[in-house]
Amino acid sequence: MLGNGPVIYGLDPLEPLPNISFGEIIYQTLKDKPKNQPILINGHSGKKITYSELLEKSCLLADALISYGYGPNTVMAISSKNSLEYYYPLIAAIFIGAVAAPLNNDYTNIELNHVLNIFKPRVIFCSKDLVQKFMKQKSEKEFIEKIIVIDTEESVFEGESLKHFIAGNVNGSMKLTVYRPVDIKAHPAFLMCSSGTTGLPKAVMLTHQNLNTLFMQFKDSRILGHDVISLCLPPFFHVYGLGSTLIGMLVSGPIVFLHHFEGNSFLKSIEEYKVNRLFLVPPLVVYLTKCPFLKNFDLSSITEVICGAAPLKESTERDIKEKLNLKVVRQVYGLTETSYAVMYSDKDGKKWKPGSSGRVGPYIQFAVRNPDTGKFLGPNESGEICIKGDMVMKGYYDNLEATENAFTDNGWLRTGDIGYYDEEEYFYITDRIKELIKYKGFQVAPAELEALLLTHEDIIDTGVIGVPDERAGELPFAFVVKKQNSLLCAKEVQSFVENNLSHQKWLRGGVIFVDSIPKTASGKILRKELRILFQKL
Ligand SMILES: Nc1ncnc2c1ncn2[C@@H]1O[C@H](COP(=O)(O)OP(=O)(O)OP(=O)(O)O)[C@@H](O)[C@H]1O
Ligand SMILES: O=C(O)[C@H]1CSC(c2nc3ccc(O)cc3s2)=N1
Ligand SMILES: [Mg+2]
Repeated sequence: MLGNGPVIYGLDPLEPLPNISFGEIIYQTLKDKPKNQPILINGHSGKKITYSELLEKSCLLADALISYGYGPNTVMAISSKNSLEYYYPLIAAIFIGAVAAPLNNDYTNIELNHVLNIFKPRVIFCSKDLVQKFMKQKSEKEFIEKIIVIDTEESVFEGESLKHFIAGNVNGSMKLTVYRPVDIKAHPAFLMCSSGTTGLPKAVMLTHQNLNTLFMQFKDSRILGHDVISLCLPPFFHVYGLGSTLIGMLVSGPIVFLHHFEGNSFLKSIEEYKVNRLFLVPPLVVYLTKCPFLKNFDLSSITEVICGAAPLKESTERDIKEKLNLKVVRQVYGLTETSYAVMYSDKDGKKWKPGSSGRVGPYIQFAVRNPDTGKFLGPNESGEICIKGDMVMKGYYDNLEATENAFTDNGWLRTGDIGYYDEEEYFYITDRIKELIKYKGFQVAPAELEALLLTHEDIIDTGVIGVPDERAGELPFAFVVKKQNSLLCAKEVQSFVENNLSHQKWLRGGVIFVDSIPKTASGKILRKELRILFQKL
């Protein structure tokens, strides 16, 4: 049936959105916190900063930036692994109405060149290990005026230290007035890069209103509890890491962070800081379910595991829940284009639906749309997930064409993800539209095939793509990682699918055994790389 389904509204907001800038929200919130309470803790080194340090240093830096003539709309890039100093330049930029652009510290020169040419930052804040990389970029790009090093008191090559920069403020310390834009719905606060799973990263523009809304979602106690200690592994340059830490610090409580995954620091930090909430990605949840050392650590403080960025298998969800004796494992779903997660599984776990990424959050609307006819669909009908609301980006930075393509005529963001909702408005994300295999007239979801293959006892991992075929259009093809010493052959894998799924989903393209499946660190299968691998066969 092709219905004309409804718009699914998020929970009724408890409060209206504030009509001040995001900078004012940060300022007011930090000012009212207990001064000497630690707010950000480096889980590797144990070093900490307090609420008052965060506010004072950010204000001093904001003052200094103004004295050098930077202000509203100046783009400032920030690049460093997760660190205690990360938020000084970021908050300072927001305070003065400038635009903060966090950049992936692992970008190759090609990716860096691509995003720098889009953002054209005048100032770059970076960690000392990245100074030389940015000096090279500065020598090629006129728009870069200054490189400031955030994690040392000495200057490094041409990179001036943060301390030196602040001390050079010719006006002395002024009394900072936090910038309030005329239109918080229009004024950008952040330029964020999408993960680049499907191509080069996209430059997403997030406004003060977008961030204010995220703040209000975190404040809504139906969505997230307060006064908790959280541990965050996702990188601060991505919306997931940024939102979890920046908004988490303001609303939830202290954040322990790590800048790379290492089992011992991870488990030790949970025990030492009595962490209640973990912000994770699927590979880390899998690690916890399989880790033989869990019993050596006291992890009883954990009450909540939040997992986003990529699909979490139902079996993993069950395993971790059991292993850590949790009421709930919370899948969250969102995009860089929606500022953070916009859909959350229930907080109390009373209605735990494995495999679901939950219900729509406040201030947000969802619809499932037939991408061909544009019709909105009803419960249990699959289509493109479309999102509207106060957390949806204004557009891609300096790219009207891409922005127009991203929205429907009625202003709905087309996520490119396929999914459906059940009668109780719980959503299930099944795949990405671009990754669907077109076999004859049928659409085959690689994720469905992968989920089945993973149930085979000899298969450790797998990735499925469509390979070109003259007659059928595309044929499903599987890359398979098998258990060591397994005698599994391609034919057996094909028969396994044939015995379990309808004929259009059969692996007619073939099966090949590989050592590993290329993935992002968050667990997204890089099908663009599988396609390249296939071409080389
Ligand atoms: N809980 C989840 N379950 C399944 N998929 C998820 C979940 N959360 C996020 N995703 C996936 O992540 C995407 C958003 O990720 P992000 O904005 O970081 O970049 P990307 O879409 O992976 O990369 P790019 O747009 O640059 O190709 C979503 O569109 C969705 O495909
Ligand atoms: O790929 C993404 O969409 C983003 C969202 S969060 C994320 C990562 N999170 C972690 C956490 C630990 C780690 O070792 C690597 C990553 S990448 N990547
Ligand atoms: Mg995307």
